[in-house]
Amino acid sequence: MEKKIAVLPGDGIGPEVVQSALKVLDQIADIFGHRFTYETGLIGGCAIDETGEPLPAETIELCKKSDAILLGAVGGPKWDTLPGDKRPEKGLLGLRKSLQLFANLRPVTAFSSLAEASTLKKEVIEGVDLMIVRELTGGIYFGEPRKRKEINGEETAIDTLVYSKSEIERIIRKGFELAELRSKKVTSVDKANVLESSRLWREVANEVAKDFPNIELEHMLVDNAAMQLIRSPKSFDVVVTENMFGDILSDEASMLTGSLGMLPSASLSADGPGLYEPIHGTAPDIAGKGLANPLATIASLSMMLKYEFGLEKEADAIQEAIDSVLLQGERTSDLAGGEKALSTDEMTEKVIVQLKEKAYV
Ligand SMILES: NC(=O)C1=CN([C@@H]2O[C@H](COP(=O)(O)OP(=O)(O)OC[C@H]3O[C@@H](n4cnc5c(N)ncnc54)[C@H](O)[C@@H]3O)[C@@H](O)[C@H]2O)C=CC1
Ligand SMILES: CC(C)CC(=O)C(=O)O
Ligand SMILES: [Mg+2]
Repeated sequence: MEKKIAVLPGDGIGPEVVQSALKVLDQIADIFGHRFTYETGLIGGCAIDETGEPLPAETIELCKKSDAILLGAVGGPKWDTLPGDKRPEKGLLGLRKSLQLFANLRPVTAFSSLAEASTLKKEVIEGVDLMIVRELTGGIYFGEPRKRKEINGEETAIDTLVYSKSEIERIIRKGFELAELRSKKVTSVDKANVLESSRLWREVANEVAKDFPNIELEHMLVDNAAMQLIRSPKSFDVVVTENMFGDILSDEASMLTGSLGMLPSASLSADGPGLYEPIHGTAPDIAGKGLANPLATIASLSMMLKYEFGLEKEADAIQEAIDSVLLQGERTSDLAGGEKALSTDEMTEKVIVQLKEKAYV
């Protein structure tokens, strides 16, 4: 198979983990006889530095003409004082919107070998296997108006939370479709006791559920969901929720696996190329030190191979290599490796060695 991948490393640890992932992808290409070509684009802070814009038009063009997109992360202290519209994060939000990447899949799978790396009890996290399905192109991250305004003589900030019925319907449907292939349970998370948008969300979820009679639908308020994710994470299968709730709950859920550096994601549209990225940010505290855990980005590639190219065997090979490396006790410092912690490059090399060792046919 021959595929063209747009590579957007971004800022901070973004370029470090993306470089790792591409080494792994090269190995997959070698083993399975594929050809993946890469073209790099600018997004985020590095794009601002070079072009003055967080999302240059060429980057959008590059993504549109590619078969898939691999992204690191954007942002950092250097750009934190810029106005909202000019910030690096606006680049990523703009890309999600312009490619209509409305469905963000964030799988949370506990590795038994990492039970000790989590701050939670082993018996609570062992066997966790859930999927957060986060709406990615609506909600308070995009609603208008968003501005500063003087009200009653006082500086006031306004953000707006908007959802249309069709936006809700397509993401809820995605959640149900994924649940069909999993344990047949959907937890729809909202704040319907307070927010009008959540009341519409709940109505639509009930409507869509009628098309999936074999799937259990439960509604949960987001504050309770935050607690239940820690109390009994195994009670969840598919969690479908709006943009900001999903953003927050997925960082929380990452600790079920032991580290934020473990969670991959796929952002999908109805037709065009999908975007694959770790859920973490640019980690300015460790950027440039070779300490970043590359596994979330490497696992995002596995999602790309599966969801974008239908290469199940290749996707599984990456997952198995990650499993094996962790079983061998290899750890980056975020996974409590202490003195024995591996660097980003060393961890990448371990994954590659595992891929080479298995005889895939
Ligand atoms: N998708 C994206 O591009 C995202 C970008 N950001 C941006 O990243 C910047 C930093 O944000 P933070 O709130 O600090 O979140 P962050 O996710 O960058 O880091 C949070 C903590 O997790 C650690 N961490 C994250 N990824 C890691 C990895 N792969 N290996 C080891 N440790 C890792 C960091 O060292 C830090 O202690 C901000 O500018 C933010 O806007 C944040 C989240 C997502
Ligand atoms: C725009 C991003 C910085 C938002 C975020 O934290 C995420 O997508 O996980
Ligand atoms: Mg986030």
